[in-house]
Order: sequence, then structure tokens, then C-alpha cells
Amino acid sequence: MSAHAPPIPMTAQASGPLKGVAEVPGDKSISHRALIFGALSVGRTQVTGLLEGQDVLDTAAAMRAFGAHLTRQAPGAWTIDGVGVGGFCEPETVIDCGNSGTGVRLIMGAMATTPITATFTGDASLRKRPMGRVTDPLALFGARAHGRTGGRLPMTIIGAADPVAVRYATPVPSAQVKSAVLLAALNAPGESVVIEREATRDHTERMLAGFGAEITTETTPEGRVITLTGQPELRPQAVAVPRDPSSAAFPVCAALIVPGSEVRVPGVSQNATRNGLFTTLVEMGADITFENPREEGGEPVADLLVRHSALCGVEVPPERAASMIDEYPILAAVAAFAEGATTMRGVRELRVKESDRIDAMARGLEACGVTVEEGPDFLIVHGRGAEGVPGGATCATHLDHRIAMSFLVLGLAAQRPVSVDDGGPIATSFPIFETLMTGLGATIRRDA
Ligand SMILES: O=C(O)C1=C[C@@H](OP(=O)(O)O)[C@@H](O)[C@H](O)C1
Ligand SMILES: C=C(OP(=O)(O)O)C(=O)O
Repeated sequence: MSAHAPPIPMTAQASGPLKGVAEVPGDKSISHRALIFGALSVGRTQVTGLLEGQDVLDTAAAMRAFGAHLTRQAPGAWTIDGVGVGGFCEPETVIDCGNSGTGVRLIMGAMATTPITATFTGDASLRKRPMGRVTDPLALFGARAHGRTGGRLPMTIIGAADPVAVRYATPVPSAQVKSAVLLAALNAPGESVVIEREATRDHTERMLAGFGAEITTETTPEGRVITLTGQPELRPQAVAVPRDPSSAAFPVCAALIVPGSEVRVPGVSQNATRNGLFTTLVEMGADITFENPREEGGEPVADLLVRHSALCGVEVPPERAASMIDEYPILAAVAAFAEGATTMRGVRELRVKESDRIDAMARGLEACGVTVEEGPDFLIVHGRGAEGVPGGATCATHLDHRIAMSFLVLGLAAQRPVSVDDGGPIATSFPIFETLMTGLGATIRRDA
């Protein structure tokens, strides 16, 4: 939903310790996929724990526009009556994916091998993001794309009438690109192959297997080789969406930097393609206990017990980037409180997210009195340790939920309050952020 909404300025300030249980909502990546795979199945898929953030609601609206029937039975509980692989009908109007890169790229893939035409758009942030990374491989299947200069939205995709199977090595580490290709491959006859040099989140592979597709993954010297047999009949599933580790990152990091805090965060994914932040925090000296390891909704999870900790700066290995790509903004905020420098390299992809996240974090941290260094694909935060973080600034969020939440968390432990110019986009991924954080004892308010 990309209608221009008035900004919601917000401020966070230090108050007492954070205490309690932080039950974060459903995983955004899995929620998008549950709706899309449900729409491509024959019969009724039942989803529980769906994230009802705006990004996912926009994907739900898109699935309706392509002909699937979606019903919200109760909060987080949805049914999807799918149309089957190749069964999408042509939408009568423009598909608006709002702020969501995942939504638009996966849906483009899902319709690209069906002989229909669809036009996609999004908000001012999404309209700046590159779509060529998806339309290039979709062209190999026979789909055509016409967008604005530089492969930007709005963009029309003309689906292939006679799709062919493809073999494609992703040029950037991106689960969205990988997933778009796999979704297109679903309606191409024969075996398609996607090769990724670095492992990215694997929800598409896991869930497609669950929905009955023939899909295999092999680790080879070239990287991960994923082979999918086209034109399966996908079987509807009961999907229990696990909690979102990318949302869990905010209460976890807040507890680490606010003195005296002790917070439990249940059901945090331990999926190796998602847990890089937690590994990094432990290396920094974070007091996190991983309790009760188990499986939930097909994902390995644990309950986290997090206590305020003295942290030290670390070098984050570049090969860890894909497993924590959405967590660099909050890591940069936490790094400001550590003793010594935290170096984040191999993070070029951060420049093409909802905002240029290297630039957004660097400018906001500087405004809060923190020294940073940045380059095309790195960010170094010089932690202030015992000196503390001055704060006292208003940070620009550039329609980016993770930038907004990161600076609000920073404000909870800074010497002076920290404001963000617009907290509205937080609702795209973590609509209960404010309620959850204030419930733990945080002072976060909306400014008039
Ligand atoms: O596939 C997904 O669900 C996602 C993939 C990542 O994007 P890229 O594929 O662009 O790295 C991530 O940043 C995004 O929040 C969700
Ligand atoms: C990058 C993100 O999402 P998307 O690409 O789906 O907009 C994110 O949620 O941090």
C-alpha cells in the first residue's frame, strides 16, 4: 500500500531496565511465502501465526488480484484457496507491493511463466530499488519486462507463453532473486537449476519441499545447487509460521545495552541461514542463553534469555553477511555501545534495501556522537564503551523500518533522547514494536 502516509515522528529515551517476555510476531519471509505457495496450490492452505504487517498484507492483496481466495479467520489465522501452478489469472489493476522488495520480487517470479501481463508498483522506497536482478533471469524463461530507467518500478511483466527450464547462477547473494527464479521454474517444464555461491535464507527450498515440489539442494565447489522439477501439483499445507528472528533482534539488542535488563525472547530461529546476528553478539560478549532447542513450523528454534552485557567490538566475517543481512542496522546501533571498533565488511547489499542502510546508519550514528567509517561495502563503528553514546539527535529513516527501530533502540540507552523523523514504516514488519517494547519498560513515544 503505497499511498503517501503522513510521517510519525517518534522519540526513545533511557529509563529503567527492560524486564519481561518479548513475544515477537511471525516471520516476514515465511509469511510472504505461505501466502504465495498457498495461492499456487490446489485446495485450501491454512496458516497460523501469519505476520499481519503491511508488507505481508500487500502480498495477500496481490494473491487475491491473481485469483486466489484468502480469508482471515482470526488474528494471524488465514486460509488460502489456491489456483494451482500456472493458474494465476490476469490482474485487472496495478499490483501495489508497498514497501516490500520480497513481495514484489517473489510475485514477479510467480507470474512470469504464465501467459498473463501484470504491472507492479510500490512506495517511494521500493520504486528506487533495482528489479533488473530479477527480470534478467526471468527473461531466460521467456518473460519480458518493461520498467522505468534502471529497471525500476512501475514495471510491467509479460509472462512467457512457452516457458523453458533454465540454469542460473545468481550474481548477488539474494534469497529474493533465488526465490523469484524458483517460483518461475515451477511453471516451466523440466528441471531448472539455481546456483548460489553463498547460502542465503532457505525458506523457499524448505517450504516448496513441504508443499510437495520435487526439489533438491547439493553443496558443491560452485556453491549451493538447487534443482527443481517444473509443473508439480502443489499440495496445500498447514503452515505454522515461527517468530521472526529479524524482529527478535530489537528486544534482544535493547536488553543488551540497557543496564540491568533481563528479557526472554521465546522461539527465536536457529536456522543457520538466519542466525548470524546472534553468533556475532555472543562473540561480542553478549550474555545470551539459548534454552529449550526444538523445532517449530519446520524451523529449529530456541528461547533466548538475554541480560545486559559489557560488549566489545568485533570483525564480522564477510561470509556471515547473508545470514544477518537485515540485522546490520541494529548491530551498528549496538556496536556504538561496545568497547572498540566493530567492522562490517562485504555488506554492499545494504545499499539497495529500503534505504541505503550503510549511509542511513552512518549519518544517524554521527548525529548521535558516534564516529564511523564507511566505504562502498563496509561500515566501521567506533564503539564508545564506558564513555557512553551522547544521542540527542533526530535521525532520518528514509521509509526504512529497520533504520527507525535501530535508532529508537539506540535511544533507550543513550545519554540524551533520540528521535526518528518517521516511525510509520515500522508497521511493515513489526506492527507491535511500540507496544512490545513499552511493555518491557522502554520509554518510546510518538511526538505531536
Ligand atoms: O527472501 C526474503 O524473504 C528476504 C531476503 C533478503 O533480501 P535479498 O534477497 O535482497 O538479500 C532480506 O533482506 C529480506 O528482508 C527478506
Ligand atoms: C530488506 C527488507 O525487506 P524487503 O527487501 O522485503 O523490502 C527488510 O525487511 O529488512
